[in-house]
Amino acid sequence: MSKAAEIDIASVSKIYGTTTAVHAISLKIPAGTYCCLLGPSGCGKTSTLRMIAGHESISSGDVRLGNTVVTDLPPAKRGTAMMFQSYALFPHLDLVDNVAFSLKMKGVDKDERRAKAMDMLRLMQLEAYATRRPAQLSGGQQQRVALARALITDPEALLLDEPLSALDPFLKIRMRAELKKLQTSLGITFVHVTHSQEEAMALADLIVVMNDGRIEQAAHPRVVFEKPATAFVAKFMGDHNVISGRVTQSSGDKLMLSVPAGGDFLATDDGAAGLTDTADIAIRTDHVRIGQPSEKGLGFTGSVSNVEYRGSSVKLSVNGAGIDDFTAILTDAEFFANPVKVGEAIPLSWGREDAIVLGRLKN
Ligand SMILES: Nc1ncnc2c1ncn2[C@@H]1O[C@H](COP(=O)(O)OP(=O)(O)OP(=O)(O)O)[C@@H](O)[C@H]1O
Repeated sequence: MSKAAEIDIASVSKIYGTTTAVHAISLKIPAGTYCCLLGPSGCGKTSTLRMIAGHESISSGDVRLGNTVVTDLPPAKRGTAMMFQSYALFPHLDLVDNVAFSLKMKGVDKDERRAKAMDMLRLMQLEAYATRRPAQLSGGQQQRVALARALITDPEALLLDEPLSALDPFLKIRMRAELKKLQTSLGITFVHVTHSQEEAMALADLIVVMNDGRIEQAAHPRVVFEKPATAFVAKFMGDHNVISGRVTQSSGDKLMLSVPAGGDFLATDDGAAGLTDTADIAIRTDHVRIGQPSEKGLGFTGSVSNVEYRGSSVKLSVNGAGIDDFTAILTDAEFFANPVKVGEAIPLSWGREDAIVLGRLKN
C-alpha cells in the first residue's frame, strides 16, 4: 500500500450555474486521518468529495494531496480512489474482473492484474467468491467488492460517498466496524461523506460539519460533541439544548441571556467576552437534572410535555421560561427513583460548566 497523504483544501468553491454549492472552504486533513464530512442534504458534502476526487471541476481554490497540487489533474492521476454510494459494479463481470478493472484501463497485463485483484479479494475475505458476479452477492459483500476495486490502485486517500447508505441497519453497523478496521490497518487517509451523526461519531478522527456550503466546525468527535462551535452544530448533533436570547449582562467570561417573554440564563465561557445584542448558549441534554438551580440562570421550572423511555435512559421534554421542548436525558435509575408525568411542573437545573456560549460563522 502507498503512504497516506495529507489533503489540503485551500479556499475551494464550487459554483453550478447560479448556485454556489461550496463557499471558499479551507480544510487540512492530516495524513492517515479518518475524516467524515457531515451535514444535511444539500450542504455541499458530495460536491466537496467529488472535487477532491477530480470528478467535479474546482470553480476556484486549490486541492493538494501530499506535495502535489491536484486541482487540474484527472481522477486517475491524483492518488485518490473513490467508492460510490451505488458501488457501480459491472453486472456482467465476475469479481476478479470487476476488481481488476482500473488496472486494465492502465494497461497492466492480464496475469498481473488478476493476481493483484485476487490479493485485494483476499484482503476483503472474498476470495471464495472470485468467479461470481455482483448479483450473486449480498449487499455487504458487494460493498466489500467496491472497496477492493477502489483500493487496488494503492491510493493515498480513499474517498467514500455515503458508503453505508444501501445497507440494512444491522449490516450498516457491522460494515461500519469493518471500514474503521480497514482504515486503521491500511493507515491511509479516508474521507467519508455521511448525513448520519452516529456514523460520523463512530468512525471519524476528524468530523467536518457542513451547512449551506460552509464548514461550521472541523474537530475531533469529542470536541464536536462537548463543545459545538455554532448553534447549527449543537442542533444538528442533537445532544444540546440551544437557547437564543438577548444579552442583558456581559462581563469577562460571564454572560446573562434573556429569552423573550421567558427566563434568564447564565453562561460562563471564554466565548462570552464582548458579546452584545443577541447570543446562543448550549446546554448538554445529559447534564440536565431535576431539581432547583444552585444559582440564578442555571435552570427553570417548566411543564413536562413528553416522557420517552429509551431503555438505559429516559428523555424528558419540558416547556417553560419561553423555551419549547427543552430536553433532559436522565438515567433510567434517576428517572424511576422519582418518576414524573406529562403535565407536571418540575424544576430543571444544570451546573455552571454545562452552559457554553456558541459562536457565529464568519464569512
Ligand atoms: N450538477 C449540479 N448542478 C447544479 N446544482 C447542483 C449540482 N450538483 C449539486 N448541486 C447543488 O449543490 C448543492 C450541494 O449539493 P451536494 O450534492 O454537494 O450536497 P450534499 O450535501 O452532498 O447533499 P446530499 O446529502 O443530498 O447528497 C445543492 O444545492 C445541490 O442542489
